[in-house]
Amino acid sequence: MSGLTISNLGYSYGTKRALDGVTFSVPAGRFCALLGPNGAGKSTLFALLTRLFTTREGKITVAGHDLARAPRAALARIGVVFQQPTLDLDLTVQRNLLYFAALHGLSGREAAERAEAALDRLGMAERAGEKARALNGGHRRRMEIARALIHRPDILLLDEPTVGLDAATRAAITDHVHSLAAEDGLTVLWATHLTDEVRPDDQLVILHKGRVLSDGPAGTDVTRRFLELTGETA
Ligand SMILES: Nc1ncnc2c1ncn2[C@@H]1O[C@H](COP(=O)(O)OP(=O)(O)OP(=O)(O)O)[C@@H](O)[C@H]1O
Repeated sequence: MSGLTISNLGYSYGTKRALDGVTFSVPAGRFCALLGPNGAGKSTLFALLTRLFTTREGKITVAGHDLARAPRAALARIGVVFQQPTLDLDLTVQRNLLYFAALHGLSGREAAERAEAALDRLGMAERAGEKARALNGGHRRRMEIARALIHRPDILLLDEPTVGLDAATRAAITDHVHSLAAEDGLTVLWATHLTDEVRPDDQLVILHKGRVLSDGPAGTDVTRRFLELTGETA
């Protein structure tokens, strides 16, 4: 099983319960939208999935590896795009990719080939030598996505990856990541509070106040369903 399984996950900040009995699975090659308003617990869940935080409550399995028992094997199968941009703006586009490749133990020709392939795919090959600072917001985000995939993970986690982008760029990035699931078989967990980023064919998990309220095909009319379940607009 190369997907993601989350069972009965719980986490508290002191007395504040942030996640409670969170259970859902994302099958291999599926795009799963994790929809929740601010404070639903999405960032806490991502912190647990990437082992920034640990918990004794529940279990996470990544591509068949138990994250608590085999963290190195599990984390090697994950690529992450965090909410806050993390490119080094003073390094070139290519160096940003090579640096990340090195963190994953790739170097020399293999790393250079993967960086080149990633830039080709984004249509950015001619910008390899430019500083990341020269890129617009959309290109920076695409670079971060390419960088998260440089070690060829099975699962891509994105925490509100379109924050701060204009509507057209947001739509293009959302399309791009949907195509990574549909065409490349990548398993995607996409956290968002925006219903227009969810497609009818997606798996939709609605998280609210630390609990999963619904899990299934998104279908149409996500906004109405979200309002009915949570009493909030997204
Ligand atoms: N360090 C902390 N100490 C106490 N409570 C916290 C802390 N971090 C988060 N929380 C609370 O835990 C709950 C879940 O927060 P979390 O940041 O995971 O939600 P989120 O869905 O990612 O929201 P956002 O989009 O605003 O980041 C919220 O009620 C939040 O106020």
